[in-house]
Amino acid sequence: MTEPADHEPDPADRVAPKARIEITRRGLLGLAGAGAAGIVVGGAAGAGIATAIAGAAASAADRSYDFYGEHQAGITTPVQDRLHFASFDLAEGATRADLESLLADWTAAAASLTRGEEIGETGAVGGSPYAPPEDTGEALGLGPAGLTLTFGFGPSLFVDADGVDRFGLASRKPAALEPLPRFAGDALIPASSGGDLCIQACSDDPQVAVHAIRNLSRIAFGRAALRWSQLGFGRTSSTSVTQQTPRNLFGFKDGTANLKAEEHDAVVDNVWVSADAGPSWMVGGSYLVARRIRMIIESWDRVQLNEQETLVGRTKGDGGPLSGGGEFAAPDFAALRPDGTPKIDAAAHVRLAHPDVNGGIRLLRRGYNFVDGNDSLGRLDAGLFFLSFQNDPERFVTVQRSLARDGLNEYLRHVGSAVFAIPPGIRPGQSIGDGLLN
Ligand SMILES: C=CC1=C(C)c2cc3[nH]c(cc4nc(cc5[nH]c(cc1n2)c(C)c5CCC(=O)O)C(CCC(=O)O)=C4C)c(C)c3C=C
Ligand SMILES: [Fe+2]
Repeated sequence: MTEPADHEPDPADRVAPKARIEITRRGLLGLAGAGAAGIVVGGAAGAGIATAIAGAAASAADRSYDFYGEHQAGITTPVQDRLHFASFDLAEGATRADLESLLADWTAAAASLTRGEEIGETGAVGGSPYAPPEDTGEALGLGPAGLTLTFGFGPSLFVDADGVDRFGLASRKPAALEPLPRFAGDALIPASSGGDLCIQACSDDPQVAVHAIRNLSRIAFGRAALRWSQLGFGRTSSTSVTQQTPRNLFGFKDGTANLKAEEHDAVVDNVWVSADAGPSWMVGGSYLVARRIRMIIESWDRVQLNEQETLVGRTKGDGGPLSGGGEFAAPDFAALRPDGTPKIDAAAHVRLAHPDVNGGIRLLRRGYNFVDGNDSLGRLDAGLFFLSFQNDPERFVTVQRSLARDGLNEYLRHVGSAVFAIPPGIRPGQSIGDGLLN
């Protein structure tokens, strides 16, 4: 794997693989002071043309990812800086027709939003002055900002908690889509767990991600309502070798050994549902596990540096394994200190999460830091909103069970949990629910 150099520019300032530079109508108005149709051009050439047209370099605000494709965007596309994740429940009494129309409406809106366009026929300010605008307007002028919208279906969409097949979908439920088992130490809050549907909105601009979820929730009115949602700032992983490794709220580099988009064969083996596994409507899709993990950072902050490093199994500075070498060196779990103890502790997080002790399993992690105010004891309600994509949720279960002995657990509390089937991508003219519903 290529090691990104320390001096490389921030990922937000460069064109990521598969990204395209899109100058929207609004963008052109802002840059050049003239109206024009949207221009979509690709890669480095696109950046050059944008510069020539507007006399300005294409910025991160102009970056967009195709909503359409073989796989949904927001999985292997380079992880953005900000998150708004939303879990929805269908309204009581909602019908299958409601579900179909909702997914069709969400698809149309998502295609516009990811292009940086306003939603609806008249957008934020083009409609009747006597009617509420179709688009809420807070993303006007912000561009697509790398927005991806990734849709998923929870187990309860197929069979609810009472065993009722509300939408005639029970026979379509993937065998792998079961609620996650209870893990040792779980302190789950039901109201922040589960859900019939999910939308993962990621962007390099927090207001763009929030605008997307706000407007998609608004579209759902009467058919589905928010069950819980989570904002995230600061990604805790990299999904491309072009990205620098970020840090989590324990202060450690996180995402070093993550599955990267460039590892094509490993992504095929670990992330996408294969034709053998099925069901057919899920081929090319994946499964998303979400865990809201509270980090007891006030206790962590009283732990001495060498103990913190022992618990993680990597150095806090450059993120190299305690067995030696730089950030991307392979950990040597057999390496011993002169006193005969392992250089990477038996309870170190990286040892217990490593593919060597988990049957070769690799997860594609895409989590975010969060701070949601404070609790009644004056402690920050902070942590890591863990998101991982894998071709079978059982893979997450295997790794999470291995982490039962993780020394970090003393400083962690899993308070939210959900699993969703992420269908494959679609082509223009299709709706995100087509494979499942037709
Ligand atoms: C069940 C899966 C995992 C959970 C839950 C999880 C929580 C969690 N992790 C950190 C911090 C780090 N994790 C690191 C590596 C790492 N973590 C997992 C899985 C889960 N982590 C995996 C599969 C790996 C990669 C292991 C490997 O192949 O070497 C690291 C090291 C840097 C890195 O490689 O990413 C850190 C640091 C926290 C703080 C946390 C819960 C809040
Ligand atoms: Fe981890």
